[in-house]
Order: sequence, then structure tokens, then C-alpha cells
Amino acid sequence: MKNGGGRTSRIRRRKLFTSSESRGVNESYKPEFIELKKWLKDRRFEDTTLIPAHFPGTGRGLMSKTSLQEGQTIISLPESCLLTTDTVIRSYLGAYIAKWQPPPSPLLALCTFLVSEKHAGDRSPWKPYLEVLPKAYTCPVCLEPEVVNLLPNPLKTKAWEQRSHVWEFFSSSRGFFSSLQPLFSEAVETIFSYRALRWAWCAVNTRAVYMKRPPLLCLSPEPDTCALAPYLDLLNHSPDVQVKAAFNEETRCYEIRTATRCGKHKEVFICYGPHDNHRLLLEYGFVCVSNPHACVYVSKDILVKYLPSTAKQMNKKISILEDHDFTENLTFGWDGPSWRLLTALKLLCLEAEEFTCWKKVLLGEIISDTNEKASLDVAQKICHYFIEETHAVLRKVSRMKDEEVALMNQLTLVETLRTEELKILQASAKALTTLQTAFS
Ligand SMILES: C[S@@+](CC[C@H](N)C(=O)[O-])C[C@H]1O[C@@H](n2cnc3c(N)ncnc32)[C@H](O)[C@@H]1O
Repeated sequence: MKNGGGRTSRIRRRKLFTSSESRGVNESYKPEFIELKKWLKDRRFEDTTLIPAHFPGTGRGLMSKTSLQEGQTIISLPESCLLTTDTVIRSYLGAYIAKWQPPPSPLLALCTFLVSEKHAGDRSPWKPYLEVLPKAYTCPVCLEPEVVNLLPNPLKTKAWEQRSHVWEFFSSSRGFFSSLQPLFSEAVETIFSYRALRWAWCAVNTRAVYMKRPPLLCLSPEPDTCALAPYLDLLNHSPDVQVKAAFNEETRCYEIRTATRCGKHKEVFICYGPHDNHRLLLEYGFVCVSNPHACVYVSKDILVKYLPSTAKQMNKKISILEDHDFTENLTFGWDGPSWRLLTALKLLCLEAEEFTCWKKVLLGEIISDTNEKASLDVAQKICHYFIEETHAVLRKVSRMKDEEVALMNQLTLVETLRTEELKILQASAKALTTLQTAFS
């Protein structure tokens, strides 16, 4: 029952209020930003609109020097500042990439360049940019296994998939890295280690902007869509803002135009997409407090577990749900259970004599008061089960924070996610109680 109604807008208003309260601390005096500024100036970019700052809620980001109006271009970064596969192919790596069969992917080309330039240290012309890149990431691939196990089930599965994916990316690239040995005096195995490649993978995945490029013959045909955009990639995400971002073929700059006003000395945000917190954690390693897109996912197993033991024709009902794509994306949100979740429950709760009406249920028709009530009751039970489970995990996280101080950051991330999910579940339980009163 997500209708984008009152609660969501209240959350948005609250969020806007809190962000306007949180003052950033100017960081432009820091040596790494002074160096980055010089480097950008040499590439014809000078910023008069934004300054690097640290914010209490979001960490490092960009702050506006003046108030920004709707439609204003907040940043216009020249092509010469962008790090793309073109940069890599034109570099000393180009000849090695061209020789390697099968051709490396665009992502591997970018990651190899980042690792190699980081290794070059002071000799790298990209040093001022590399120096401001985070040293560590909090995407699931970087989390300790005991922390991954504290994630909600569907996210946990995706987190393990991400770990195998990055490991596979590394192992399948070892041959290519060996071919680069003539470029280095140290053994390539020590330069292109799993940790180094994982760091580069996270840098590209959490920071690159979308920029579709024509395929290059020496690279595999996977889409070449990632560009690293120094300085611009200091902009944090907010679900409450709208921006237009694209490479302008006329000015040959990557430009971001805001559609949301921003006050002087406030954090300037862009929107990475209408992502829920699972996706933000999976792809970017953070979660957003009061995210209107956040939700709690319900799996098919949990649906079945909480149905009354008297429920009939369960296998048939499950296969109907599967055939009609109703076993995925079943969620609780700020406004209550989603329409998809309630519809799946209504179908599962059909009495034997109502079973022939299953198509009507999928079309959103009401079959009977009994069916409406039964499905709301199951939804409420599931919601309470999740509330209990979330409380239990939060207690465990709190114990672990005392015992495993080294994992503090990772545990705090899980705690924020789980606390947000608890708020959503409590809001859903309340919405369900209101709906249930109509049938009591
Ligand atoms: C493109 S970078 C933005 C700049 C980044 N904060 C930095 O210091 O380099 C994306 C990363 O910033 C962080 N981030 C972005 N938006 C955030 C937010 N609303 N709250 C907390 N962290 C955020 C996440 O770590 C994410 O992976």
C-alpha cells in the first residue's frame, strides 16, 4: 500500500529540516585538497561554487559557497579531468591491453590503471586524485563475515554473491596481471593483490559517473559506461534532491545541474537514484536515514511460515504466485505492507471455495471480508516476527560493538540499517492495526 502519501512527505520534510541544521566544517585548507585544486586548475577547472567539507551526518562532501538556484549548473568538469578507458588505453597499459586475449573488460582496464597508478605513488600524474580517494570501503565485499551475517536475509545473499563476484574478477584477471610484469620491478602478484583490486573495484563502483562510451576494439564488448570524475565524486547522495547529470558534447564537460535549491553553506547533494537502503549498502556501502525508498523485504519462505496451518492448496497457490512474479519484491514500507505483499497474502489466504477467484485477487479485487481480514492478520504476524528478529540483531550488534572495537564502523553501519528497518516495521505494524480495526 505504497501511495507516496502523508508519512513519506513528513519524512522528507523532517529530513530537509535536519540537513539544514547540520553544519559542515570546511576542509579546503587540507593539503590533499590544496593539491587536488592545483591539479584541477592545470586541467582548466576552477570551482567557485563548492568547497570540500565534513558533515556530521554524511561525512566528507561538498558545501555550497553561495545559495544555489533551481536549474543552476553546480559543476562542469572538463573532459581532461575525467578518468575513462580512453585514459587507460592511451597510457603505458594500452599496448599490454591490446595484446591480451581475451580482451580485458572496461572495468578491468579502469581497475588495473588505478592499482598501477596508486603503486606509482609520487610518480603518478594522478596522485592528487588518488590521495583523496578513501583508503577503505564499506561495501559488503569489504565487510567481515560476522558482520555480513548480521544483514537482513535477502541482502546477506546478495552480499555473499558480491564477494564471490569480486573474487572471481580477481582470479580471472591474474593471467592479465602477469603479462604486465615487464612494466614493474616488483612482482606483479604483490602489486595486483586481491586487496588492491578490491579497493579499485570499490572505488569505481561507488564513485564512477555514468558516461556511455563507444566500444573500444581492444576491450571486451561489455558496456563501457564508467568514468571517474575527480572532485565531482565528492558529492554525497540524498533521495530528496533532483539533478540532471550528463556529459555535454558541446562544452566537452561533465555537467551537473540541480533542480533543487540549496542554501549557502549547506551540503550540496546529488541523487544516485531512487534506491532503497539494501541497494545503497550493496553498491555504495552506506545507508540513508529516513530514506523514503527504504523497505523491509519478505521472502516466500516467511510468507508460508506464517500462514494458518489450515490453509489449503498451498503448492498450487505458490506456483500461481511464482508464475505471476509475485514471490519477489514483497515489502513493508513506511506506509505499511506493499500492495504486492498484501496481494500475495490474499491469494495464499483464499478459502477452498474462493480459490477459483485467484485471478481477481491478482487484479486487485476484494474477494471477501474473511479474505481481507485473514491476509491482514498474517501480514501483522510477519511484521511482528521481523520486529522481534530486528530487536534481537540490534542487541547482538550492541554486544559485538563492546567486544570487537576494530569492527566498530562496520557494526555501526549494520546498526543504522537495522534501526531504520525497525522504524519501518513499527510504522507498518501501526498502519496494519488501523486497517485491521475495519474488520474487528
Ligand atoms: C561518490 S562518493 C561521495 C563522496 C564521499 N563521501 C567521499 O568522502 O569521498 C560516494 C560515497 O560517499 C558516501 N556517501 C554518499 N552519500 C552518503 C550519505 N547520504 N550518507 C553517508 N555516506 C554517503 C558513501 O560512502 C559512498 O560510497
